[in-house]
Amino acid sequence: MAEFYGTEVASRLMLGTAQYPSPAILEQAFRRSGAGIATVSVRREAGGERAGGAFWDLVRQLGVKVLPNTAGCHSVREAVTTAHMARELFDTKWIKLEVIGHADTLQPDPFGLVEAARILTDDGFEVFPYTTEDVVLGERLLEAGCKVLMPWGAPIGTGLGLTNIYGLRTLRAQFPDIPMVVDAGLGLPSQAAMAMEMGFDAVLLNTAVAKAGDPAAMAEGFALGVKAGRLAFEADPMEPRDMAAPSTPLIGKAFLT
Ligand SMILES: CC(=O)[C@@H](O)[C@H](O)COP(=O)(O)O
Repeated sequence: MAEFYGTEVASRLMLGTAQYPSPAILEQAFRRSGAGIATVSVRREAGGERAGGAFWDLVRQLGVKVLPNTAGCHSVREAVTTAHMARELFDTKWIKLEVIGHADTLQPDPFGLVEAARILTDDGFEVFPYTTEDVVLGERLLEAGCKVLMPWGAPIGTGLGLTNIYGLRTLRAQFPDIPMVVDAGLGLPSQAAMAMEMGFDAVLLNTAVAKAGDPAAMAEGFALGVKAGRLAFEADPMEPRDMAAPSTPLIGKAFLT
């Protein structure tokens, strides 16, 4: 079980709800993934033609915990206002905080992110900040009251996987007791498995499933990848070594003990 702000969730896979070909396919993808948390872009969904109930009802019917997000917000003010809308709509203190700082890379604005995180945690929100693998930024977010970090794997929507493995490993190692979710940029289940093998607590993704030829099958693929990676992490993997070593070193001795 993973735990975020005192809430235990059985599945370590979190899925986004955008860009699916149809509501039915979105629902199938969630069922097959077994995801326990759905993230929803409050600003985009509230502003589009789907505004007004039907989409929110669909999300509520999924029977998963909702993590509303501030996707599309480029300023502290927009993000804080959107978080307040989300709290009313979904009656939750949880908010995935995105403050985008760069239009091309969708890289978070580190300064705005920390400022918004502080305002929201002071106001009783439980903030899941979408951040980079930067250790100093991670530290500032924790000081601002965040109890979870969500470093990117790669820029949103790219499917590039874990582009800075060293940085992610360093962040994980610096704050071993903080729940961390790799969020964004994952394209394949093997990349999700790798994040889990590195000791991250969960992964969050959207595009790779929604844009797959068969989103439901891809959702199940990611669920299996996440399970495999977590099992491997818990199984205490062997240390890689440079020197070859025979797997059957002693004639007539099948076991070490
Ligand atoms: C849905 C959502 O919250 C995205 O902003 C998130 O970061 C997922 O990114 P990908 O679409 O790259 O998986």
